[in-house]
Amino acid sequence: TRSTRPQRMLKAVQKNATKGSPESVISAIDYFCKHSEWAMNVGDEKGSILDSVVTEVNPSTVLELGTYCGYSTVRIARLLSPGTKFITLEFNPANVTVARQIIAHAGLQDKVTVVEGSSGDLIPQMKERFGITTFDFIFLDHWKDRYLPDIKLFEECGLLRKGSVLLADNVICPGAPEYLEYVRNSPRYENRYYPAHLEYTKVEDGLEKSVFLG
Ligand SMILES: Cc1ncnc2c1ncn2[C@@H]1O[C@H](/C=C/CNC(=O)c2cc(-c3ccc(F)cc3)cc(O)c2O)C[C@H]1O
Ligand SMILES: [Mg+2]
Repeated sequence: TRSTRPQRMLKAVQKNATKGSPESVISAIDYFCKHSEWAMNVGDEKGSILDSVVTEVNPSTVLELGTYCGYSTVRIARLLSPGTKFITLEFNPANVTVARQIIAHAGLQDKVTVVEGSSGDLIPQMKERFGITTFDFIFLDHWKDRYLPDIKLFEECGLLRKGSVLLADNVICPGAPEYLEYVRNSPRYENRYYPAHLEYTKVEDGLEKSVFLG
C-alpha cells in the first residue's frame, strides 16, 4: 500500500541527514517540505522564534502537545541543558513511530520521552506518571480546538507556576481564536504575539507567547 507523508519524510531524513546531527535533520525536513511535499511542521521561520524563546526560558521541564513527526521536538531537544525533563504527547501511533525514528536519527532519544495518547487524558497524569509538578515551558501545536481546553486543564491540575511560558503555534492560520481571546483577556497571563508566516509559505501566521502570572 501507498506510504504516508510522515513515512516519506522519515525516508528523506534517513537518506539526507547525518546521524547524530540535529541541525542536519532539521535541514533535511525543511528541504523535503520546500521541494517535495508540504507538511505541518512549525518550519524554519517560526522555528527560529521557537528556538529563541526556548533559549530565553532555559527550562528544566518541557511539554510539547502534538509531536507529529518530531520536527519541533528535535528543535527544542537540541537546545536543552542536560537533566532537563522533556515530554511530548502524540495520539496517532503511526506518528509516534515516525517521530521516535526521526528523534533517534538526530541522536536526541535520551533527551525526550514521546508518550502516545491524547493530551486530555495525559495532562492529568503528568505528576503521577512522570513526577512532574510544574512545567517551565509548554509548546502547543496539536489540534487547534484543543488549545483552550488544555490550558484550562493545566490550571486545574496545578501544572503552571509563576513564570511558566506557553508558546502556541498557528494562532492565525489555521487559527485558535478562542484560545487567543482567553489568554489575552485573562489577568493571569502576560502575552506577546510574534508575527511570522505559515511554514514554507507566504501566508500570514504567528506564535503567541503567554507567561502565567500565578
Ligand atoms: C489532543 C491531542 N493529543 C495528542 N496529540 C494530538 C492531539 N491533537 C492532535 N494531535 C496530534 O498532533 C498533530 C496534529 C497537529 C494539528 N496541527 C495542525 O492542524 C496544523 C495545520 C496547519 C495548516 C495550515 C494551513 C493549511 F492550509 C493546512 C494546515 C499548520 C500547522 O502548523 C498545524 O500545526 C498530529 C495529531 O495526531
Ligand atoms: Mg503548527
